[in-house]
Amino acid sequence: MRTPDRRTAGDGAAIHAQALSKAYGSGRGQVAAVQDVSLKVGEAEFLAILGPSGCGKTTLLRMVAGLERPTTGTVTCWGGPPAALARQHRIGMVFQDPALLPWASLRRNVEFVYRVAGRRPDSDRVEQALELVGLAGLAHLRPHQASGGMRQRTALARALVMEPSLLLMDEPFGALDAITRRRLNGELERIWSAVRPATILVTHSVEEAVLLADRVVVMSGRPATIVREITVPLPRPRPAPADDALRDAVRECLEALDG
Ligand SMILES: Nc1ncnc2c1ncn2[C@@H]1O[C@H](COP(=O)(O)OP(=O)(O)OP(=O)(O)O)[C@@H](O)[C@H]1O
Repeated sequence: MRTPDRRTAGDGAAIHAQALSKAYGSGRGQVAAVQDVSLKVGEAEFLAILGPSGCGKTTLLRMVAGLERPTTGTVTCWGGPPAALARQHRIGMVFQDPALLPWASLRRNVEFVYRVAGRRPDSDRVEQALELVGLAGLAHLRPHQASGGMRQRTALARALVMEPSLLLMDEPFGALDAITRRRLNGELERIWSAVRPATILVTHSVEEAVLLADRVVVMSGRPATIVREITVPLPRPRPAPADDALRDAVRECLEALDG
């Protein structure tokens, strides 16, 4: 896969959010979703954002993606606005709902991003992405013939096929059963280590955050502010969940969430 553009904001950060705030609506009906959040994500760094339900995590991710305009503050991606990165198709996104085209095979769903970008599908890269997520040999299936885990693998292949510099994931495994989720966490760790885009994962799962991320940002209740940043100083591939260092990191996240 492609080596990411080495250009940074000048301070080593690929993503740089400065004093981001977002309020929806106005007057007495105004909802403050995010308040004064500053964070950096390095190239090839995996950052997880943890926080209570409704605190503003998705809003923060959408501002980084350029899908939501901050009320105040700025975001830069490799020194430019997120929209510029999006126009170059260098942002891959995965959501809780894989939102696949129901009439198209899993392979065609992955190819579809090329059509959206006005490019001819690169069949080698499509096959590579399908292989990476463990769907080689199954990509002829339609979404209704695939399991929830296979549909989410397809969404991941679709996000990775154009070799993004930035991967944004919002509760990608939130709708899956515990066993499938655990298996896909392990798979994602392997896949991410092979590709290493700058990554932000929004999750409710402390274990998922600690297993996958280099650094975990714990948010407060709404409006979301940063309560604590926890570095996960573990080698990859990550040890089994029973490992003491992993358990310590989980405990630290839980303490931060409990305030
Ligand atoms: N487009 C919108 N218009 C008005 N309010 C919004 C909009 N999007 C989000 N909100 C509000 O902003 C707050 C934060 O929402 P957001 O989806 O960012 O939280 P979250 O932490 O991702 O939630 P969850 O963990 O439940 O997915 C919520 O109170 C939500 O109702």
